[in-house]
Amino acid sequence: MVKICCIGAGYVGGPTMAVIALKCPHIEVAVVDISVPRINAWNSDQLPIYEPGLDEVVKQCRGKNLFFSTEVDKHVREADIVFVSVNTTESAARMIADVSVSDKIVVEKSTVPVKTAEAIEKILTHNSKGIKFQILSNPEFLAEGTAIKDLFNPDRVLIGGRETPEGFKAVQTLKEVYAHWVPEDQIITTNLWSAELSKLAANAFFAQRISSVNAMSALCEATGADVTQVGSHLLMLCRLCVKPLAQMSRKWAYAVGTDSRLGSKFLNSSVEFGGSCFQKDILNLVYICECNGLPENRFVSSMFNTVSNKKIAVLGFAFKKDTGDTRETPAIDVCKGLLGDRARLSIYDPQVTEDQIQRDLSMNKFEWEHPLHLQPMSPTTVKQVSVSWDAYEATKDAHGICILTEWDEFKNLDYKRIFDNMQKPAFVFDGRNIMDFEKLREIGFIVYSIGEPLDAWLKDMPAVA
Ligand SMILES: NC(=O)c1ccc[n+]([C@@H]2O[C@H](COP(=O)([O-])OP(=O)(O)OC[C@H]3O[C@@H](n4cnc5c(N)ncnc54)[C@H](O)[C@@H]3O)[C@@H](O)[C@H]2O)c1
Ligand SMILES: O=c1ccn([C@@H]2O[C@H](COP(=O)(O)OP(=O)(O)O[C@H]3O[C@H](CO)[C@@H](O)[C@H](O)[C@H]3O)[C@@H](O)[C@H]2O)c(=O)[nH]1
Repeated sequence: MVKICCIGAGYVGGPTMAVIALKCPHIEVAVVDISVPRINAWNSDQLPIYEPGLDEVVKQCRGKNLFFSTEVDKHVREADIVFVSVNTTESAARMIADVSVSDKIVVEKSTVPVKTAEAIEKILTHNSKGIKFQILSNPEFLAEGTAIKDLFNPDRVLIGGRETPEGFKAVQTLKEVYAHWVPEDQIITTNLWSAELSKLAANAFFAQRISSVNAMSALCEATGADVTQVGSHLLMLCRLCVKPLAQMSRKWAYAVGTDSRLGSKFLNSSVEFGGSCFQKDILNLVYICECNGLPENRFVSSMFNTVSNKKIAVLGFAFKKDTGDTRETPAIDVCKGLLGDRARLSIYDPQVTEDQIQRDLSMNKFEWEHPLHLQPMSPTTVKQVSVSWDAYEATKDAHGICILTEWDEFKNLDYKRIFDNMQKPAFVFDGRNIMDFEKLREIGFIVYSIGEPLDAWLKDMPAVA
């Protein structure tokens, strides 16, 4: 029986190995971690991470061909293929070299700087005691919240290896694992560096697209651009003008998103882009942004004259829906900004615990990068935070609601009931653009929604103009 061991039982290691175990019943999969509580949770009914569909997959295989363990050395030693899915790749490589007594394929699953595989290879071969290691790069493209769906139906699986007979053989061995459920033409094989770089490049492209969308939303809010009158998104970029009245970001995002060049096309590199449009139009956009004096932090604090001692209900704390993960969540910055302005926060997220929220709001990470009002506050200020397990409780007596994660359940709350129990005027800041803002306005809310026309009430406020 082929044995796989995965070092790291986190958001990637856990779900990925559970799916491999499900799809390959003849392979024994051990997921190991140095964190005892994490492994205990994987072996319990309360898994350490929330992912739709994960419980079912784990239940089907755990104890049969899927095992979670803290016996790191033992499982690494016994494995034919070792996946590394931690943020500390180098120390994992040293450990593999230390404990191994037989040849192994070592698969770099983590997202790493390009040429990390080479570093791992050096560590392994210099400590190999005659054992042969083949290093593969197999970056993971799953997104949190849809991990199981992404793993069942990946757009592609990428495997990079050394271009030597042994390297090709190792690539083939890993390919055969995925081929149990992924069509062969979707398993792309490359050299090591291409695989590593492709992962970073993909994320850079996604991030760039979101940044563009975000910047465009700000511009739509400020200008009132009428995107419905524009035929295609390039035309829109050319003609975007300062007009009142609008139907904004949802429509233009759709217009842009349906351009097939944003899929697999339009990704050829060249010396530089040329022609008469791109540079001019981008400069045009920069100019319009500058003319409109778009504020850096256009969200939340600027909407009230003051939030001092006001209760703000924060709905959603995770970095996106369907996950409990809060790493780098924008909610941390928004909440710290509000706390810096002396607001009282009442936070509700269906999957994030009070402990996690308090930890996130008191940590010092990146403090040097933040403007003063976003810097970590004293413990007294963190006491200004309460965590509810119910959206109605969180919003009771609040002056405003900030929607910071796009959880589906937030769309279906009884907003009339919420409005009746809030202070007036009652504000909603929809940071995810998920709400029907017209309906909320009919109820009586003053609404700020990312990328949508400003509420008449907000237009005259100096901070936004
Ligand atoms: N989270 C995602 O959606 C995602 C998607 C694709 C790729 N990645 C990449 O995958 C890697 C892992 O990410 P993650 O989100 O699963 O991280 P994570 O923090 O959830 O999990 C890492 C786990 O590794 C364990 N660990 C660390 N050092 C160890 C060691 N020496 N031995 C045994 N266990 C050890 C930690 O205790 C932790 O449980 C990262 O490089 C990340 O960039 C993440
Ligand atoms: O149209 C969008 C899509 C995403 N986001 C935000 O972007 C962030 C990242 O979202 P997403 O990419 O869906 O989740 P991740 O789990 O971070 O997944 C990304 O990062 C992973 C780790 O590298 C990769 O494996 C995935 O392919 C890549 O999508 C989140 O804050 C989202 O709310 C937007 O604001 N607008």
